[in-house]
Amino acid sequence: MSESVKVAVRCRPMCSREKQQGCRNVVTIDSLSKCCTLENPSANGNLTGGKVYQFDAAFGSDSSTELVYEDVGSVIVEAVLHGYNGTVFAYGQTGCGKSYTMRGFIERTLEHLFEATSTSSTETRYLALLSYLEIYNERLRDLLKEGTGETLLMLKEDTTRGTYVAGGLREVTVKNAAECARLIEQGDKKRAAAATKMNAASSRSHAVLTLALEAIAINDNDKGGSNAIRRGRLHLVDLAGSERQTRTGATGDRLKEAASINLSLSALGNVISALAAGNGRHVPYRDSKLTRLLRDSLGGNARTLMIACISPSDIDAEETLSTLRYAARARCIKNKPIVNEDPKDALLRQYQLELQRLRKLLESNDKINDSKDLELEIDVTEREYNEEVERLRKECENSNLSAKKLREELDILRSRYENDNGKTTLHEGEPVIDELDREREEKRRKKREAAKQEVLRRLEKLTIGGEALDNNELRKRREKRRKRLQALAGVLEASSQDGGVFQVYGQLRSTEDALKRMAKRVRQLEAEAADLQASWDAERRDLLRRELLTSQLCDAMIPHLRPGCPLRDVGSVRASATWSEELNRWRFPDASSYITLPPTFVQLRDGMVNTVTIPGTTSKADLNNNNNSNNNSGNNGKEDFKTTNLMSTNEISTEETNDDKNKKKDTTKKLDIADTYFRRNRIDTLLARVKEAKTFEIGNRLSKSGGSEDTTLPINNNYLQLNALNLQSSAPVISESNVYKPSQHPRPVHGHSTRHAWTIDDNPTNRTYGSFVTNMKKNPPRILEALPSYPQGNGQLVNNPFRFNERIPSRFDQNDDQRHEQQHEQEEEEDEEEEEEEEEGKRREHRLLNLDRNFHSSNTS
Ligand SMILES: Nc1ncnc2c1ncn2[C@@H]1O[C@H](COP(=O)(O)OP(=O)(O)OP(=O)(O)O)[C@@H](O)[C@H]1O
Repeated sequence: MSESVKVAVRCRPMCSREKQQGCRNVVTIDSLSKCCTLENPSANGNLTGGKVYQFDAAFGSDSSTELVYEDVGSVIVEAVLHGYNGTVFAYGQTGCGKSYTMRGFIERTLEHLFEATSTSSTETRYLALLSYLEIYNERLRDLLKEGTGETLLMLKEDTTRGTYVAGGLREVTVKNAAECARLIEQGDKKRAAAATKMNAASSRSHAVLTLALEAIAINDNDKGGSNAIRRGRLHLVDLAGSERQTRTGATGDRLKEAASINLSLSALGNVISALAAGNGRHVPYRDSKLTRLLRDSLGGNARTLMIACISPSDIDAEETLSTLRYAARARCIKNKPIVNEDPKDALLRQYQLELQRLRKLLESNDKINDSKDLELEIDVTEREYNEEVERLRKECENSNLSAKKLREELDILRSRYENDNGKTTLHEGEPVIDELDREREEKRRKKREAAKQEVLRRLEKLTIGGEALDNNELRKRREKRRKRLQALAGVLEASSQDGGVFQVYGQLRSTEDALKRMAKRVRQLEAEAADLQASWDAERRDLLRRELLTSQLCDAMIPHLRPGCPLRDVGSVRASATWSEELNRWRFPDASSYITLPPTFVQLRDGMVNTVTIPGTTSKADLNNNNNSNNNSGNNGKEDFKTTNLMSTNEISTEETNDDKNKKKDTTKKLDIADTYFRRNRIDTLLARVKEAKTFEIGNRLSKSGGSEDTTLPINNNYLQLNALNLQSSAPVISESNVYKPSQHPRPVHGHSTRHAWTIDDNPTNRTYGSFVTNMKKNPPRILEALPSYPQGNGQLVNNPFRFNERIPSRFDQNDDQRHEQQHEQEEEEDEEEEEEEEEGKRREHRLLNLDRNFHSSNTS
């Protein structure tokens, strides 16, 4: 039947160092409910919530080792007395009381064991063998070995013996607790220990003390040696503690030891996790010597007790949590302990067989040859045999005879005796001896029998059992313990026999377990939900702050915008902004100016003509502004108007037009404001369309395409680079100092350019069109040349009568209905353009020509 690994938690008291540091207690032990609660010390030092773990037993700082042993340890030792394998191991971080606990356990275990054997019937003989080894830096070392040399110990596995140590581990036959204590003390002196910042006597190795106990009933001779032999084996393991270099301050050898310790402990943790998970998962026993040695104890043939040692202080909370987690997992490990009956390699089995054999020989030794030679031979054999036995006895009495050696000695003795005895045995059909001879033979036989009995007595002296039968006090104590354990076993047996009750109990347990698991899961999910909520809140706060920053930036920037700029009204821009899934960005309402077509004929008022002269350029009036296309240039009508005013104020020379001759003469050097203005808007319109995800194609063809931000297109073997950023700016302001010469073609630019402007001539003197919007120098778009309305030839602009101070109606000057209507028209127009791009280009050129012609004809008339 399988049973779980039993787990007890023990919390040590605060040490003086922790008290000095002002550490707080974060561990609460409830022995009744067997629960251990670890509080969670929050950053500000307050105790918040806590994790609760339930075990098979829980001991607080005021619990003595005696109590711990009686509650959970004695059951394991009692099981060993009955032939089970048992393991007790202490687990936990460095300095949390593992060695302290195990030392107390070893002491009480030895007392318990020898109390049991000494008060048992004399007819049951026990053979106790003690071995003590350590695993230091992944090497096995015999702590009971005499001398300085080191033997190479290896771990081997056997189907019948399980995992065992090969290579000559010393096993000492022990008879009492004092003898064991002496040997253990001897071994402890050899064990690696050193001071660290966290423990003045820190174990630097894992120590495994093994006590093998064989038991045999010797009263039943009739059965001819078939008495059952039971062999129990108890491992008492004091593990080295897990440690952090930063806290222990380990360097050099200590650091190397710590690495090895942590490695093997993590292997142990992995084994525990794999066993706890079950589902036939691979268990990595072979990852370390420790896990190989404990293979039977974890998931195998053993009754196992794990004592999770923890520290109460808040500075160790993290390690304590880890220990508790592993301990909780270990509870899920299932072992399959069985009584080890008649093990083939039991030493007592050999003794027993030997005794039976000798008895048989004595009994069958009735017919003996009476010849003198035979007598002599028998005497010699007997003497030799006695000498051997005497030597053997001495060695055994010294208690230092290893089991292996003893076995070998016995084999030799037995075979030699058999040979000698065979020679002296009389066979049937031999001459019958007379009466005298028979008497003599009887005497010899008695003598031999006495000698054999002596051998048996001496052999029996190696074993123990019944020595303290007359010690009433010891017997009472033993009886008390036995009864308590019997009662406990009885209760368990009764509950298991009562199938119905057991079944109901089992169902209740499984339901309770399921509920506990669900409650735990709920707590986990709640914690996760709280975490998520907190992170969302933080994110939301961050977003709100960013929004606030944006608003603040807007507020700060608005005063710097020109009066009339539609972007000043952030509220309405926000309200009318729409989200574009395609572009993955917000679309703002059209912020460009909306200017109606100028009259084909402008009546001059008071004969005033406002003109601007642009040296080196000529232009025809461009009245092609009736196409209210979507223009995201960022300039609006008002702004353009203002710009125009500005230009006229600063750069445009106004003249009285009284003198018609002068007027005519100057017409070639003057730029009509409306012409310039409209031309620019015309250009802006075209460029804005390009920006609306359209690219120019060769031959001034507009086509819809994804395009790249910078598009270079060849026009008349030159290249025009369009940049989305540039397209947002308005047409350049023309000044006298910065003159654009269409004949000067800019240097071709291939591929992407880092320039944020129109491609310009490298010659600084030719860098024209300094924009008032940006400091970036911008050359005029080459597309101007492609337009029929753009001045060709010597660049002289034609006078365009236009009232300078006449306000140009802007899109924003219109009422909402008008605006909406125009917007609607604009959209429709755009749709049409998409369908007939080529057609539209031609149509527009044609219209431009017409308008131009009309304008000129009206102007000249
Ligand atoms: N239950 C306890 N009651 C009183 N003192 C204790 C208790 N447990 C441990 N101590 C003390 O704490 C100190 C450290 O204990 P111990 O050496 O057993 O730790 P450890 O876990 O074996 O450490 P390491 O892994 O480094 O060997 C010792 O001085 C020990 O006396």
